[in-house]
Amino acid sequence: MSRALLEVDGLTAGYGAAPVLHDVSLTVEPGQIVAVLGANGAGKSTLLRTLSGLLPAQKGQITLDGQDLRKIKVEHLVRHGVAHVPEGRGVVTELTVEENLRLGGLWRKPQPSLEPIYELFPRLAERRRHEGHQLSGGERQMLAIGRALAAQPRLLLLDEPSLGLAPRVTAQIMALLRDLRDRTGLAVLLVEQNVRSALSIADQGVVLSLGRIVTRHDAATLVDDAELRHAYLGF
Ligand SMILES: Nc1ncnc2c1ncn2[C@@H]1O[C@H](COP(=O)(O)OP(=O)(O)OP(=O)(O)O)[C@@H](O)[C@H]1O
Repeated sequence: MSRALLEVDGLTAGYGAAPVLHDVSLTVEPGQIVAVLGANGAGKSTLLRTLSGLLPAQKGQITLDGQDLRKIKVEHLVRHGVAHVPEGRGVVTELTVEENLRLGGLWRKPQPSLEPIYELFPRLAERRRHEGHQLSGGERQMLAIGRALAAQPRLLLLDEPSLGLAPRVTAQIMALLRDLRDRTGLAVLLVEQNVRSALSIADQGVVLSLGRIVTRHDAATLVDDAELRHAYLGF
């Protein structure tokens, strides 16, 4: 087994005195997609927010390639290879597609070419001069992912990419993530309500319940084992 890219050990975090996440431990290896599953309010988005430095960890360790992420300022995390696409996407609607994409690679000198992103998302290439508010839901999701990829991350933290999207668009985004993992070794921590879709591309699945990891398995095992599915995924 290769060395983990992301190691989370004993993580406790939340919004006030009472934690939402309790003693969460998980690993993501280079080129691995790990799906974080669980009911509404289980703490999935809170986990991503804590890993991306938006929320402080109360306890525990977070390391990326052995480096302590808790010591790195949130605005510098992207330089260390972590990109977060939050739920709701965070596209700047007054800026064009191209300007949004440039924001992703802003800190890199020289500025990276956007052509690889346009090759991945031909739809964004066609709409490069359109402003964010003129895009469909699926195009905005592609733009949010494209902007994160423009930062050339090693780890993508992706929150609910299927939210509000037609099944066909969701399937396209999932296929794209799988392809990126296979071609570039990108690691992805994927929060997704659409369990079937997430497990169709994930290597591993972890299930959160009330802020604790209650089970973790290979994605194929979670899909194939009816008892596990009934117990933890409700289908
Ligand atoms: N900004 C906030 N301030 C205080 N509590 C919050 C905040 N955001 C979330 N919470 C609480 O933290 C808990 C976990 O929420 P979180 O959004 O992480 O769950 P989730 O698993 O991502 O759910 P969903 O699938 O509904 O997005 C919930 O009880 C929620 O009410």
